[in-house]
Amino acid sequence: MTDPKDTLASGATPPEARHIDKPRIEAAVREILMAVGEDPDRDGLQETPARVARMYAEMFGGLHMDPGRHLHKVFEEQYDEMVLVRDISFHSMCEHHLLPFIGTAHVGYIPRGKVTGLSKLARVVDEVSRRPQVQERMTHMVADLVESELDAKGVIVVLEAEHTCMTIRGVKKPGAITITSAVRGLLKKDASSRAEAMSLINKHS
Ligand SMILES: Nc1nc2c(ncn2[C@@H]2O[C@H](COP(=O)(O)OP(=O)(O)OP(=O)(O)O)[C@@H](O)[C@H]2O)c(=O)[nH]1
Ligand SMILES: [Zn+2]
Repeated sequence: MTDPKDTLASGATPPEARHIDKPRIEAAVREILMAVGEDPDRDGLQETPARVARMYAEMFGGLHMDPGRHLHKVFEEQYDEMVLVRDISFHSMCEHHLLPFIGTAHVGYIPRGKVTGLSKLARVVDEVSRRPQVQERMTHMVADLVESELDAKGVIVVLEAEHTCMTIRGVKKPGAITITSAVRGLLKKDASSRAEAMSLINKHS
């Protein structure tokens, strides 16, 4: 039976819920609870496996989506300077520990006769983040999508994030920030354009 919480206001099932095997996640979470010495049938934990399954469907749902589709709608525009959306907040899950890494993305590109809606760059970041990830791959994926879907002359993507697997466990270094970048096309070839992009990214008002 479909869980009512998996149904959109429109009555439709969200796309990720169709692809993610939630009963299997529930069984696995129950196993984990027993493995750590908990009683999965005690009051507070009874609904936990189903909750965690819904959470993973939300956080990993991007695996079953094509983030490039957000860039299919474009506007013809003779603007050939850089367009940069800075400080796009994101959160993803590190694939090594399945713990969140949380930060901001900066996405810039130099158009070639067509531009995309600004929100679409943030939608791409969101969807690419909704899967088990490493920050480097996420950075490359966003850059590759913007370059190929928009046929952009140049692309720059910078991600800054705090990895909770480094802050709440293991080496325990709260405040350590990982910065990754990917540059494509003109921004890779031309140091002065790249420097301009970096100065815009680093400009804090
Ligand atoms: N390159 C990269 N490493 C990551 C990312 N997220 C987490 N990691 C690292 O993945 C590594 C996994 O290392 P392992 O030695 O296999 O695992 P571990 O014993 O849990 O390592 P510690 O975190 O050092 O305790 C750790 O160094 C993490 O900091 C990421 O996005 N990119
Ligand atoms: Zn990790």
